[in-house]
Amino acid sequence: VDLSLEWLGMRMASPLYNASGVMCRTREELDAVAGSAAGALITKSCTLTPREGNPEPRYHATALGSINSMGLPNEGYPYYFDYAQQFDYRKPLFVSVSGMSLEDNLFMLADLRDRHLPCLPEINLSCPNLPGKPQLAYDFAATAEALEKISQVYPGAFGVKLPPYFDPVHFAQMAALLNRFEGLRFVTCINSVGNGLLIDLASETTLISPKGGLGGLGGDYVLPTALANVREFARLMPDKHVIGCGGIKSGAEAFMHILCGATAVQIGTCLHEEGVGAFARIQHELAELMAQKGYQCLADFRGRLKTL
Ligand SMILES: O=C(O)c1[nH]c(=O)[nH]c(=O)c1I
Repeated sequence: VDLSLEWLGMRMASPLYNASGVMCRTREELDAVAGSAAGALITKSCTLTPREGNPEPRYHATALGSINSMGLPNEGYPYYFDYAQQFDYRKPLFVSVSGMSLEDNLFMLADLRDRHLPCLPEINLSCPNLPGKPQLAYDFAATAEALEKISQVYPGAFGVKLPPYFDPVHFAQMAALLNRFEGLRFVTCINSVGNGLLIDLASETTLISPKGGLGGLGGDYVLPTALANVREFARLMPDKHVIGCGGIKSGAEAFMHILCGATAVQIGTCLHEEGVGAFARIQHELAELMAQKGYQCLADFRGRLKTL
């Protein structure tokens, strides 16, 4: 069974890598992912200047997944761009960019452009945890304006991290918008399902502190929504790649995301809870499943979901 893939001029030995935000804030964490069975790695979303993030507790895992309101804690963009400068590129590296404003995003992307590095930016349009700031990608006009300006500043291939959508009209509107930008070569679906609320029954208290306990959901909670977003955007944007993210904890969910059309897949909550050993385990399970089904490679089943 062959798990390798090539896309946008990059070769990956495995379709699995980390979701931005998990196991990627420090160079030690990034090196751990780089040294694991992961096929690629991506950095924590970065801002112009370092950020502490939201008050703790700001992450909590349950039997069904996770809730987080980290608040974009990161070391500031030079830290990650410097990491990308010294990286050996034995596997692809992506840098996640999530400026506090369009100007910040343009400033960081111009810096990245001028470094002429092999890494690709994944522009985060969907952080749900900045108090008072809505997720940009739920404002279609603002998203169009941002992508216009980004395309003017950044000539290379880039991708965007999208929030989940829940309505076919929105899938169609967003796909039509994104299809206008040739430099936009991939979308990562989905970011956490924003502003959920989990409660500790015994203490009758929220599980996390920020925003009265509201946070982005990951894990089993979001698999159906993630699969729907991957399938819809893969169908509506046949010339772009869709990276699947959301609810992957075994070979089965990785297989489902690829069946829906994902080129590669990102692991968030499961990686946070299990550690980098999750990559080898999930990869083995995926290979087993493919062998059982008689598939030799990912292209044998990618995007081949059947409907009734
Ligand atoms: O709270 C965060 O740092 C965070 N958390 C998420 O679940 N998604 C994001 O894009 C971000 I920037």
